[in-house]
Amino acid sequence: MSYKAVQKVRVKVPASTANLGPGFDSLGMALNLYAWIDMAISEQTTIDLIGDQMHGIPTDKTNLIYKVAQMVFQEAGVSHPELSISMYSDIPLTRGLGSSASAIVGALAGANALIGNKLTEYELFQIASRLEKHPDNVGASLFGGIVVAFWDGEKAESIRIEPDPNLEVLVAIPAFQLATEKARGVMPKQVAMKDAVFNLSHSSLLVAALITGNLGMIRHAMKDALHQPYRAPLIPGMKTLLEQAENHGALGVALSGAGPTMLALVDQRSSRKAELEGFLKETLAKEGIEAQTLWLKPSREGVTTTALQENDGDLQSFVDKEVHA
Ligand SMILES: Nc1ncnc2c1ncn2[C@@H]1O[C@H](COP(=O)(O)OP(=O)(O)O)[C@@H](O)[C@H]1O
Ligand SMILES: N[C@@H](CCOP(=O)(O)O)C(=O)O
Repeated sequence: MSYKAVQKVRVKVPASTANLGPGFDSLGMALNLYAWIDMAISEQTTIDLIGDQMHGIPTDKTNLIYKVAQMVFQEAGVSHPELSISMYSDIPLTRGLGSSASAIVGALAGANALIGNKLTEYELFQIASRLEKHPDNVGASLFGGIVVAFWDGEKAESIRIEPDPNLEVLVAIPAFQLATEKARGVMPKQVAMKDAVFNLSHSSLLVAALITGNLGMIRHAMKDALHQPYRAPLIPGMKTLLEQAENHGALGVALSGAGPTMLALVDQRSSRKAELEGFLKETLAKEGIEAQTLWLKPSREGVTTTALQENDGDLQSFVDKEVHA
């Protein structure tokens, strides 16, 4: 990490999948699907959103990235009210792949780089968890890999796990959006002790399986009684996928974050990948849901920043040359 203030910074931040089934609000995994943000201190604020993913995102000072950057400056005791911001993202909005967390983490890292990284990663994690109100997505986007974390309303703590090299991730992204707020709203305020114990034991077992590389245990561990049963009515086909995807080659299956994306963990050596992908797509199609499938890997790296020089190209040309190359 550089401690020298830079004029202009390019941030690369991964998407994330939260919960991994039983680890509600406590497990997250960074994915190799990315957003990029260019940020510079400027004379007048401009916000440029590149690509098709960003419909409806404001381009004035109400923009989340602008507001989060200002929080960093405030926390560090500096003032930079005008910023030039560009953003491009391959992370679909409001689908359960952590777009809001990636925007928050990207803005925190970018603004911090502009002021010579006055805040530590731990401090950024505190701000990010406070903003998201759960640490799973932001922890994964910040630190990369698999993150086990809590946020108790005041502070967040986490430990990063290195993902098993054979772990691959298949996501089925439905064509409709589901706001996290709405998917949290359908959950009960209180749960039965047996459901709490069910999740404690399954989540602990899942973490142990991920640490030890016991991929065969994932099918037993990746079960949830706290949030998926309540969210299933919001995603037609989800119940069938949860019950049957393991019979079609998945190591385990879960709702990605608050949905509607469905996620299957897969051993990359599996010979049944095409069968599994077909099963996910067909199950959702039977319910009238068009879904895009993507094969992803865990992103070992969390957010990264690169100082830009005067003559470096803008984000649009970077995206054209490097991202879509
Ligand atoms: N780059 C961005 N700039 C500003 N706001 C964003 C950005 N990315 C996401 N958001 C906000 O986050 C919302 C989606 O967050 P959420 O419902 O938690 O879904 P998810 O994080 O799973 O994509 C968007 O509707 C938008 O308000
Ligand atoms: N633990 C949260 C995760 C929300 O993730 P998102 O990617 O859907 O924002 C929850 O399950 O509500």
